Amino acid sequence: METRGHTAPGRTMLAKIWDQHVIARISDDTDLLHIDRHLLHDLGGSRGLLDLKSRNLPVHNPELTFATPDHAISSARGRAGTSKTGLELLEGLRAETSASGITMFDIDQPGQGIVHVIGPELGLSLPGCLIVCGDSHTCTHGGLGALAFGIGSSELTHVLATQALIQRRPKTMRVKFEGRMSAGVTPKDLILALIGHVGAAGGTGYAVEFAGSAIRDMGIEGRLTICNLSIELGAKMGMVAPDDKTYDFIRGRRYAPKGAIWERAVAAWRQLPSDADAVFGREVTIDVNKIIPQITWGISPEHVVGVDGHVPNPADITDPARRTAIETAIDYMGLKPGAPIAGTPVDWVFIGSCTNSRMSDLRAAAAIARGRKVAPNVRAWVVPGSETVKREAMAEGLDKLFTEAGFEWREPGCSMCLAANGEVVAPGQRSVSTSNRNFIGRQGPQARTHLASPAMAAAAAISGAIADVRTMER
Ligand SMILES: CC(C)[C@H](C(=O)O)[C@@H](O)C(=O)O
Ligand code: SF4
Repeated sequence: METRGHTAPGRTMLAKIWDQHVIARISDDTDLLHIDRHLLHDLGGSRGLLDLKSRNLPVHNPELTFATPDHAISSARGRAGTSKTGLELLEGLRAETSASGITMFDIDQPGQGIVHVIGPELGLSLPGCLIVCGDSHTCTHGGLGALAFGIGSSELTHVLATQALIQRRPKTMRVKFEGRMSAGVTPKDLILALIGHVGAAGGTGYAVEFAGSAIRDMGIEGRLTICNLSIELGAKMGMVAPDDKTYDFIRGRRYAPKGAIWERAVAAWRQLPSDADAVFGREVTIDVNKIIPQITWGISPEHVVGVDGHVPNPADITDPARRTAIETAIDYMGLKPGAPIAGTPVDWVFIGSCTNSRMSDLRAAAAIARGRKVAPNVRAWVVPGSETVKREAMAEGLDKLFTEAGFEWREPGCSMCLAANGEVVAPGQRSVSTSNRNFIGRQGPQARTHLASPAMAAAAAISGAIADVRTMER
């Protein structure tokens, strides 16, 4: 069916979703956009609501706003250990959401969890939806074909007051992952390999569309993992075209459209994928067949190697600025230049975060942990991404499997991903973490973080050192 004149260029998914949300054109590249969903977490949510209250303004669309505590609550049983600030933020979120008529998914309720885990889980995150949250990893929701991005605290208040936001239209970039993932390779390895290839600023200024055969073959949870790290390549937005897998994933979820509206929604969603002749500002193609399990060695997600790789040797680097940066990273991480990364002893393993705390992640880690024991020198935590993930995992017996192997099974939240409530890696200690940031001090002052997939993290916990998961698969 030809619906465009032959000279009109094809449109990207970004352009289609964007244009559907324009309330007013501000300038050539800047628009006022309508926000379909606003998600609030405990760190920014109550502050934004209090800010609004102090200005005597009501929440414009409480029915489009949803809240949950995740960042500031302890992951210990009964939430024991939540700091005074954490408790204040929690109380604030409860009081202010209730006063404004905003739905809040509270502790111990199905629906509570890391904000980027619960949106997809509840059917709040839908294709073609414009979703914002005061959190940089809001790009995660793009895995369902949503246009989703993080906003700052003043923007958050603005959205509460108006349900609209002024945004500059980003440039477009397409990353095609072509080929098949080999044994031991997961979506996390694909996105880490991409960041290693284009750098942590490779996507700056772009909205990235992830495409190619490996993305089409991938389940929705994997797509969410890939989109989650868009911000770690500098892109505020990451997205995957919705397809039948997307609709199967969404169908029947609590807030998903139902009945006749469901059919109409799917028909509309089928129009969203980029046209075959759409032109992107930047194109990158990654050969997935060549990717092996990845592990970061440094203090940026771009400091990444295959598990058979080595810590770089600054002596080999001619550019002085790069050499100094690499030296700083090696020094912080306490590694030897040129040493193989595998075999590096670890003290901590953290399986969790909005990157890798869904059922498929826990199952992948459990497949490695089953019948084995965490090494005596290692402390290992599993923190499910949400109350629903926790219950589902327990119904499958994963909590037992992990605890029998010597892992600690915790309550859902951000936990050690950002080191709140004393859930920290001690100074100088080394962790393998399934989260998305390995910045200096991210998991605690002087803590050393290696990012990897859940399977690689489980392999490190069992081995007591960074290990090649491919040697441990059964
Ligand atoms: C606390 C929040 C604002 C922050 C973010 O924006 O990403 C956090 O979630 C993180 O991962 O560092
Ligand atoms: S799990 Fe980590 S990255 Fe995700 S929202 Fe929480 S703190 Fe941020």
